[in-house]
Amino acid sequence: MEKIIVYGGRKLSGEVNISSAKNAILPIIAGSILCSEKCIIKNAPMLEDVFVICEVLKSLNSSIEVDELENTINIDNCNLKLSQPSSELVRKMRASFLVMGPMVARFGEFKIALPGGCNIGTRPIDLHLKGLSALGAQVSVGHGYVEAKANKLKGSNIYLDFPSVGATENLIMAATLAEGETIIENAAEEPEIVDLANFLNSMGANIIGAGTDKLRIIGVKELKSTEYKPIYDRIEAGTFMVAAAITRSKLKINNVNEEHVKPIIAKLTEMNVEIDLLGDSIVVDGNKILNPVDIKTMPYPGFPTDMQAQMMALLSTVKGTSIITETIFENRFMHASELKRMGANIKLDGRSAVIDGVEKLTGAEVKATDLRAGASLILAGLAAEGCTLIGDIYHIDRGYMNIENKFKKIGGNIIRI
Ligand SMILES: CC(=O)N[C@H]1[C@@H](OP(=O)(O)OP(=O)(O)OC[C@H]2O[C@@H](n3ccc(=O)[nH]c3=O)[C@H](O)[C@@H]2O)O[C@H](CO)[C@@H](O)[C@@H]1O
Ligand SMILES: C=C(OP(=O)(O)O)C(=O)O
Repeated sequence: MEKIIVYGGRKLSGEVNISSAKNAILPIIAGSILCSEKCIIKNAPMLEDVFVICEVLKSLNSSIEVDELENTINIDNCNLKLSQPSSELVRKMRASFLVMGPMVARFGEFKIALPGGCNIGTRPIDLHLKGLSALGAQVSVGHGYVEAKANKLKGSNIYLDFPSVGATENLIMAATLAEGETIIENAAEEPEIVDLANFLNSMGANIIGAGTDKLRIIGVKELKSTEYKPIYDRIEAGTFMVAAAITRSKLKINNVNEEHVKPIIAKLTEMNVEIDLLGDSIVVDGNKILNPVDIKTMPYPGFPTDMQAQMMALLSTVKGTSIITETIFENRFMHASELKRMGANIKLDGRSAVIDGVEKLTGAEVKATDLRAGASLILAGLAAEGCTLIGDIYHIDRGYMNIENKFKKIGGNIIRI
């Protein structure tokens, strides 16, 4: 089993380039199912999750070539077949379930293993299923599988009880080839939803309103081939912004869309981190006396839950008391006990974490309990005195491309063993 070792206590400096977004490319690859022609995805991040979704499509007879040197994925779904991806593969990643909407839209039926929960929460799929039923599918769940059948999906009005990112994506894709018009209200507004809509529209879909809470999708008969470059990863950008702050260093972070990281900029600025915007780059200077802050995670444009763990690591190093409230996932504080091994002073009370900043963190042997928890431990390790040994780093590889090399280039003493 690979591990990451971080020797902490060094300042970082220089520039880092952000990759394309995991959470954008996964639904985009699933969305390619709607098209029987070729799709080329440029600047694709080479991540474990990307390889898994490609395997899911291959198991449906998609012809996919991943060019790791050129960061390009060539997808040809002209011979796609109605088949069932192995449950082992599907369970590896929540986002596998995103193939459900496009498969039903294209083949009129599909059966797939339940994606299962994961350690940040139970993560049900009821909103995806209610939406598919509203589009005319007969949905049944049993013995660990979900099956949806519809001769032809029909446009409908859908109101989501919660602006779920995945449900919004699945339903956009299902509605794209449905007959007539679909309205999705209380839709998720995340930048990755806009990117999926732009990708599908580039193939001839008719999706209006992405990025707002009301989407209008006018079904089309078929989609044409496209070449597409997904948006940059706002969570990877946020992680490096926090890296500058936690090591009290100055970093230039390239490939950042300011609009997408506004809630992170707002919180770091409130903490007294200095942030300068330079077009597609952002300069973050954390070499200041930082203030504690309170954070509440919310759907976009609120503060992203995917940045909560990294902020907890940072706040652990800031004198005073900060409170983090996690409103999206009911079990997303597992990094707290790992950070505590490094000397952090964190008390959990239901959905809130009270963090009292300590003078210094110290290196320890810890485990990545999920993807962003793993990132928070690398950040804490960079700031800590001594050596931090991080296990279960496969979680980190799901969503960060070349993480140790990116940190090495900016002066981080971090190795993979
Ligand atoms: C691949 C991807 O893009 N993952 C992101 C996506 O996950 P994902 O799409 O799974 O997140 P959702 O927005 O769907 O989930 C948010 C909340 O809604 C609940 N829920 C969701 C669907 C449903 O049918 N029923 C239900 O109750 C979930 O349990 C959770 O408590 O958005 C999350 C919230 O921004 C991010 O943390 C994930 O990084
Ligand atoms: C929770 C995350 O991803 P996923 O939804 O794929 O588990 C994440 O990217 O932080």
